[in-house]
Amino acid sequence: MNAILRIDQVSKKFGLFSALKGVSFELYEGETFGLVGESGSGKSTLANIIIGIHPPTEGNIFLRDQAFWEKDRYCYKTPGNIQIVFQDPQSSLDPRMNIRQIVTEPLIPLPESIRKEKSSHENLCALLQSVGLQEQHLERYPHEFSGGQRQRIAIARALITSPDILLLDEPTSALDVSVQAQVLNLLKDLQKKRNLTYLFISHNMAVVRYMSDRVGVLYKGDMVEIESERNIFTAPNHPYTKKLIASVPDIANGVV
Ligand SMILES: Nc1ncnc2c1ncn2[C@@H]1O[C@H](COP(=O)(O)OP(=O)(O)OP(=O)(O)O)[C@@H](O)[C@H]1O
Repeated sequence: MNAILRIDQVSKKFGLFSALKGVSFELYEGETFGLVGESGSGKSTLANIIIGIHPPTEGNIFLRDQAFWEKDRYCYKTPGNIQIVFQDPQSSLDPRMNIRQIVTEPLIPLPESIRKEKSSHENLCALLQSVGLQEQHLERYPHEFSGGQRQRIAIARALITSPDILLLDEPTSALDVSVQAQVLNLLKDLQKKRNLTYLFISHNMAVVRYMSDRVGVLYKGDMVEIESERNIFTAPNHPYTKKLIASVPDIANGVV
């Protein structure tokens, strides 16, 4: 399998506190890599480093074998290639912008010819349709939508640049259980159709099991185990992984 993203010995310090300690892993093209770990283990910090919100303190990042972060700078050779969907669509969508403005915002750093093509009415309608929304939604505002619809808007915004990689940071945690399943299935469907690679962050082990091909376990800033979904849930190695699995009764009993 081809590695599309390679994280190599990435560390992050906030002052004296080490949030990530030499984390290494690869994302393979078309897979879903589930990232789990207790609150404060460094999951969001890792996503924020990959998306460029926080530069790492040490380490390298390679995107398709080209340096993406090296030594002390991000090298965006293909802007928009990695996008992120955050947990809470309520706070991640600007209430003053309509859906057309929200969805086209990631195009701003791209060359004008691409911007023009991607923001055409036809393209926007097709994009909205692909996430289960409609043309007439383009001129509406976030408050006119349900939580699940807002997350669909956030997904459309992430897809507008035709990324290869989506970072999904607890994308369904703020949604009702019935809506969660719909959004997870939409993500699976979009992945197949667009050959997307996902880094899927969640506290919910059942959801991670449903979505992931491989799972990485972060514990206090260390990646303590990386295994196939099957091995993580049926034969965990690291004591912390065992504890995580055991804390979810249905998984421990083999029900989910
Ligand atoms: N900007 C920052 N300044 C200082 N400390 C930070 C900052 N961002 C994160 N941290 C600290 O880094 C550690 C890892 O935080 P992070 O948000 O990555 O954890 P997480 O695993 O995503 O947790 P959660 O599941 O609760 O979102 C935490 O102790 C957090 O307090």
